[in-house]
This record gives sequence, C-alpha cells and structure tokens, in this order.
Amino acid sequence: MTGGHERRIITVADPAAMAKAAAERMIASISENDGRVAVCLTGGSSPKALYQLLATPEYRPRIPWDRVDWFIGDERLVPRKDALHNMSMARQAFLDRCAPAANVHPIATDTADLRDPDVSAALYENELMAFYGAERLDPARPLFDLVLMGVGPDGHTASLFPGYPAVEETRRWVVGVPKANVEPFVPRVSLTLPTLASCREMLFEIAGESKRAILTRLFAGENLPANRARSRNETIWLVDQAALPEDFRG
Ligand SMILES: O=C1O[C@H](COP(=O)(O)O)[C@@H](O)[C@H](O)[C@H]1O
Repeated sequence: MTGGHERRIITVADPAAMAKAAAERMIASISENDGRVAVCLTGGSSPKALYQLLATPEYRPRIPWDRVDWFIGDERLVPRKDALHNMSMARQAFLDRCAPAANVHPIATDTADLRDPDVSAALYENELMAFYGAERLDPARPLFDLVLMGVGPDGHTASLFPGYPAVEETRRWVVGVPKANVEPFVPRVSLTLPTLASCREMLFEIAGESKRAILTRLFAGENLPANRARSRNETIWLVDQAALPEDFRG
C-alpha cells in the first residue's frame, strides 16, 4: 500500500535498525525541500534512539540545521525540567547541541498562567499559523515536511486518546487535552488530526513486544486514533520484529 491516504508498513529488525531507517527517511525528506523545512517531532520512548542518532558525527553533518524548524506534536503541561516533557527529551537528545535555538518551537508549559491547556494550545496554534503564513491549511501546501508519530498501548497517538473530543476536532489546529483515561494523567496539548495530516510524510515508529497487542488491534482496522492519523500524502509505519503480530511475521 502506498500514496494517498493508504499507509505503508516497513518492518525492521530491532530498535537500532528502526532509528537508522527513520534517520535516513528524515534526511531524505529534508533534502526534498531546498527552502525552509518543518519537522514535527513526537514524544514518548520510541523516538529517543533516532534523536540521539541525529546528533552523532555520522548524521549531524547531513542535516542543514539552519533551515530546519522543529515543532512538537504533543506536550504534557509539566515544567521543562520534568522527565515527562516531550520537547525537553528531544532537546537533550539532539536539538540543544545541533539546532539554532530560534528553530526550536516548544509548546509553552511552565508559567503560572499556562496551567490551562487551552491557553497553551491557543498560543501554539498562533505560532503554527504565523510560521505557515495563513489561518487555513491549504491541502496543496503542507504545513510540515515530516511528522513523526508514536502509538500508545490504547491506540492513542500524539495526545489524541480514544473516545475523547480532541480526536474529533476538525476546526482547531491545536487543542487542550484536560483529561484522558491514563494514569497518572497530567493535562496535555495536542495537534489535531487535520493539522498532523498536513505533511508530505508521516512516519510512525512502533517497537517492542509491549506494542504487539495494540498493533494486532490496529492491523485489524479498529477505529483508534493511530489508525485515523494519516498524511494527505505518504504515511509510513516502521515496525520492528518484536512488535509485529504473529500473523505478520515472515
Ligand atoms: O503519550 C505519549 O505516547 C505516545 C507513544 O509513546 P511511546 O513511549 O509508546 O513511544 C507518544 O507518541 C506521544 O508523543 C506521547 O505524548
């Protein structure tokens, strides 16, 4: 399956191979655009190895850091120093060493008046609109060159949790997520499905045995947020052997 709203599944041996495959795809995606490039990062455990790889002597020289802008698909409303802060994880893994500070676009989380996820979401929406130069997304002109995604054990992606209103949002670019069925929960902010879909390529990283159960449900076509997150162009799922359901193994 490829192109359009279909997704392409690429299997890799293990998390190390996944990080390399994702880094190569990111570099290819960046090199397709000789102007300003926008990459939307994800949080969670899955992308950390990729992020660390990007800062290595092998990969760092292959990225035109001055013309790449780095955004984040979702964030928890915790202080920047908190281990749960998605953009801080990416900063520590590679951005602080490689990217100009002005090219890093975090979701604001840690001042007293930002405890309301809707306030933080509105600020980020304005920032994305200013970067894009319009208040409506044009299907012919994607917001992002590349969007990275992960899958949670319940089929959530970004901070779009099954059964919560954020998944159904079609007008807003960014929404507050004041609650969801995960423990412990902290309020979050998430880009919406139409915003994430506005990209040339969407790339999921799904690794480890703990993902096998949810992947079985997703491959069966369940109506879960991760199955609804599709690029208008190319959507790729990188899946490692440990995550792959029994029926799909070679
Ligand atoms: O809550 C989150 O989880 C998903 C999946 O994370 P992972 O640790 O299973 O890779 C992640 O994509 C998202 O950014 C994060 O906030």
